[in-house]
Amino acid sequence: MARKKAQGDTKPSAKKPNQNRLSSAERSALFARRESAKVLRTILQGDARRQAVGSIKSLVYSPSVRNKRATYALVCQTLKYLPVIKDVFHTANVLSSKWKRQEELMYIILYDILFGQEALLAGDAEKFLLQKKDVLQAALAKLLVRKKVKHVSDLMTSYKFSDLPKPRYARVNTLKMDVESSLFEFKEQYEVCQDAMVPDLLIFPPRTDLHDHPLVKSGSVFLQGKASSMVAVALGPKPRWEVIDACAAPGNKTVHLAALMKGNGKIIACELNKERVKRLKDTVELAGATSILLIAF
Ligand SMILES: C[S@@+](CC[C@H](N)C(=O)[O-])C[C@H]1O[C@@H](n2cnc3c(N)ncnc32)[C@H](O)[C@@H]1O
Repeated sequence: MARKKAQGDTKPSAKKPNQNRLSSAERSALFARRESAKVLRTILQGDARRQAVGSIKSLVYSPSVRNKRATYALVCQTLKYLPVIKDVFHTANVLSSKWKRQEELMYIILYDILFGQEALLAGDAEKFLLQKKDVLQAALAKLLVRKKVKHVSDLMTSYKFSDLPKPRYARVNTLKMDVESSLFEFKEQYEVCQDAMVPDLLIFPPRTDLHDHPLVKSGSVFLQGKASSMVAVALGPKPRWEVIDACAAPGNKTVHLAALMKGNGKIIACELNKERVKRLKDTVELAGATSILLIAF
């Protein structure tokens, strides 16, 4: 007796025709690239809107991402090479509007083609870019010539600093907490290390958002950049010194001075702008600094 055709029997290969024939390594790499593309889209959209969307780690560690390790590595590497990848696409001009709508996936795949593991490139989007591999490699070669460098590593440094993702910094307020304890707490959740030049400064990966972190809210840690944190360290004040901060609000350097002086001595903090005096007062209070004399003009 003839078997009754089940629905879909007539078109068994209409959906994802090649996936059954993929090895498990190829399938897992294919999924990792698509999951990476989703994470990358969230990050790049956040950057475009100047909105913090969470660290790469927190996005990758959401329950919907299956292959977390591969996805994390792929997103980080693609972001590292992104200025080169974008330039290669621009020069090669191979993307139709269909593929431009999936540009994050294109970035991820091109990273694998040019710098990663080309051996596991199965999938339609991958097939499309592999067909253009010669053009893409020629575009990379042109880029090296144009930038007058021999290697891709030199190419990376030739990009403007503003094109590259920057680390985030946070200064430990040693009036409230020591650096070792804060490192211990942050390490549970973030990749963090201590700055070599400013000892109470911590370095976090680009896009880490600590605004709502309890240590920030409590004033144990201040979100302060490296340049700003170097000022008080360069002065090197000792306990019992008297220091004038002539342009003080919002007060980040003022309270950093207080921490370096271990709360002893006097800091005369001057501020011209009445509205900003309030912010200065708030910063001083949050930091728990008691050695500061505010002078509002
Ligand atoms: C760039 S902000 C200072 C940032 C601050 N040092 C910090 O690290 O948080 C400059 C501040 O100096 C204040 N200011 C400018 N001229 C001033 C003056 N002649 N006397 C006192 N404050 C002044 C401004 O109102 C402004 O709040």
